[in-house]
Amino acid sequence: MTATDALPAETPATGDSTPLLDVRDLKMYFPVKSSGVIRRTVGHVQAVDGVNFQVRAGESLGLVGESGCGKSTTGRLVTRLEKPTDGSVMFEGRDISQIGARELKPLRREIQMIFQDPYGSLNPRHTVGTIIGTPLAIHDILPRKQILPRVQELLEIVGLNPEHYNRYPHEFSGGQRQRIGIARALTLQPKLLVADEPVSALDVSIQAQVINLLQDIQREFNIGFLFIAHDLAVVRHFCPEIAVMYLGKIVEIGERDRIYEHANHPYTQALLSAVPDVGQAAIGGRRERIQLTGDVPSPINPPSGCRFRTRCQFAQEICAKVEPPLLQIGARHKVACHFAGELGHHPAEPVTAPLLGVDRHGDPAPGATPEELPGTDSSYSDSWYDFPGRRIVRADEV
Ligand SMILES: Nc1ncnc2c1ncn2[C@@H]1O[C@H](COP(=O)(O)OP(=O)(O)OP(=O)(O)O)[C@@H](O)[C@H]1O
Repeated sequence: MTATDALPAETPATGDSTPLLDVRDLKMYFPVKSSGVIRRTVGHVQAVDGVNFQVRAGESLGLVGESGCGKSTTGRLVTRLEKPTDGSVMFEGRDISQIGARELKPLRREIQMIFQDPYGSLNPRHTVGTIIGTPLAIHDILPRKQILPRVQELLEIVGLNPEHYNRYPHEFSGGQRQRIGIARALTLQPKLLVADEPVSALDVSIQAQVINLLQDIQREFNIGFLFIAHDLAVVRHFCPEIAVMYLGKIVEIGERDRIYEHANHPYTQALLSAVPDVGQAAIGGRRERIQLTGDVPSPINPPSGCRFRTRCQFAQEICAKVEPPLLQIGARHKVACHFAGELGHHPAEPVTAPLLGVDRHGDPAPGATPEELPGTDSSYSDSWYDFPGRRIVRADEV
């Protein structure tokens, strides 16, 4: 057992306090319609397909994956810009996944979103003062004459000149516009911020400044963050916990050190190999970049079994037949792979087969019964699998 398996005191493994956000088995299937006059539903884009995670107050989870894997949709479901097909979004213990517009209005104060494109998300015809101040008026939070001082205070918090409240978005640089977007998101003092690629559109030199600003804000106001990014470099310094998504599913989730130094999923390993400043030890001492072959398959007709198998160098028969469960393999680390293992140490036999009651080919094993698997919901269990010994370790034994 490595030191990183030990439970940090401030992050309980089990839910002994209600998480700010608890996402359970979340699904979003967009209908695909036929062309012609009578537009029938001919299939579904499985954009998000059974996603589980939690965000605690003041903490941040990084959600990472290639374009089209369902990150933005997940963010839009959490903020309820979209209504999920199935599953629940528990915010402070209450399921908000299906509530209507009236109940959503007060919730808009608590959950805010920062978008990738700071220009597209700001109305060019409104002054910065109006953009930042309007939510205060809509939600009737402050008397009219207190709105301007509050707008100026927010501009100062995000590092802009408070006297520039009557300027228009086009008068600011890209980085400054993103600061305006952040000020607008802070206006209502949210408890949760969903930041969807907040720095991807910015110059590299500006990205660090905006990330530092978000980090300062998070600490100062104790805001929970769901930070969406397409690569592992951006979330590295911001998020103590990282989830890696592939084709609508989380394939690996865990504490930052577990993901960067002990990644067990071949997809995470491939993403990590593309991060320039990850130490060689973190990717098993290998220098070369792991090239992913082939394209991301269509989410309308995803591969059977493991969705990553069509691009995975370790895939075997079982991977096409049986979907690997997101199995807990450390105090705060889960992975969904039949051949889970650190780079260079992937097992020859599927580690999941005995747990799932199947043989090495993925066919039902005579007389075997599938095990009840700990930690397959949104929280971490106090017991997990310590491969390759397949021994369940309890937190109090560590
Ligand atoms: N409104 C919609 N109707 C139909 N399909 C959609 C809709 N929104 C998203 N999709 C599809 O769902 C899948 C996931 O999209 P999503 O934008 O969530 O991925 P992403 O990982 O955020 O990608 P990107 O980084 O490019 O935004 C994609 O195949 C996308 O085409």
